[in-house]
Parts: sequence; structure tokens; C-alpha cells
Amino acid sequence: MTKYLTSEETKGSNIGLVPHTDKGTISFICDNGVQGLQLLSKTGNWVDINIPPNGFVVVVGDILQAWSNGRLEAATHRVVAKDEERFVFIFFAVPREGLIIKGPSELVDNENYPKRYRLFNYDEYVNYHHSIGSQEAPMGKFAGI
Ligand SMILES: O=C(O)CCC(=O)C(=O)O
Ligand SMILES: [Fe+2]
Repeated sequence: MTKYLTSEETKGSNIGLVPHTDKGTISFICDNGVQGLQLLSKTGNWVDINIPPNGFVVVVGDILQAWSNGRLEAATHRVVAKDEERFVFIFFAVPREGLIIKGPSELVDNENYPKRYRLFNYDEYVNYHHSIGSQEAPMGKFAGI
């Protein structure tokens, strides 16, 4: 459960959570109806995501991008601060420690989807992510072929 500061409490900045991709496989997000999640579109615009009441939004993370050989893309997202308190509940699905991430050969097609990522150990990716300390999507740099 996360509680975001209101725009008054963030003192000038309207950013509740900086742009990032989730580092695991998939995330499920629901909130208390105070919307604030935004997704970066392919054209570089921030788009408001309205999480439906009693529903949730599914976000693809870095690992699923690699695992699917890039057929699914990790979504860059951020949260903007609102006048009202925003609470979210998120379920982050992550691989177990030490899992080898290797895209299945069925998802490699030399014409449209040539192999995009090398095989790697999930722990290696976690360490890499911590070492670069960046919020940017680093999967291509880390394991791109
Ligand atoms: O608050 C949200 O809607 C998203 C939070 C989020 O992206 C995260 O915690 O990784
Ligand atoms: Fe996130």
C-alpha cells in the first residue's frame, strides 16, 4: 500500500513518483479513486490512466519485456500529485531469486521478431539496476543483443 503526498505537501513539484518502468514481470494497480497514474505514449506524451472503480490496471515490467522477446513492452509510467490523498495497492509479480530469464524460442521469428535479449539471471538484473541507480528502462542496455 502506498500513500502519496498531496500536491500541497509536495511543495511546488507535482510529481508523486518519477518516471520509471517496473523491474519485475507484471504489476496490478488499484487506487482509491484519486487518479494520478500517467503513461508515456510512443509519441512522447503523458497520458492519464483512469483506473476503473473496483478494477485494476496491469503494467508490463522489464522482465516480461525480455521474456517475451520484446513482444510485450515495459510501460514507462509516473504518478502526478493531486489535491486529495491518493492511496494505491499494488501487486508486483517478480521472478524468484536466481531465475534464469530466457525467452522461449516460439517467440523468436527471424523476420519480425529476431532474438532481442540474451539469457540472464534475474539477480544479475537486480544488481545492475541498483548499480546504475537510474529509473530509465535499462533492459536494452543490460541484455539487448
Ligand atoms: O501509484 C501508481 O498508480 C503507480 C505506482 C508505481 O508505478 C510503482 O509503485 O511502481
Ligand atoms: Fe511503477
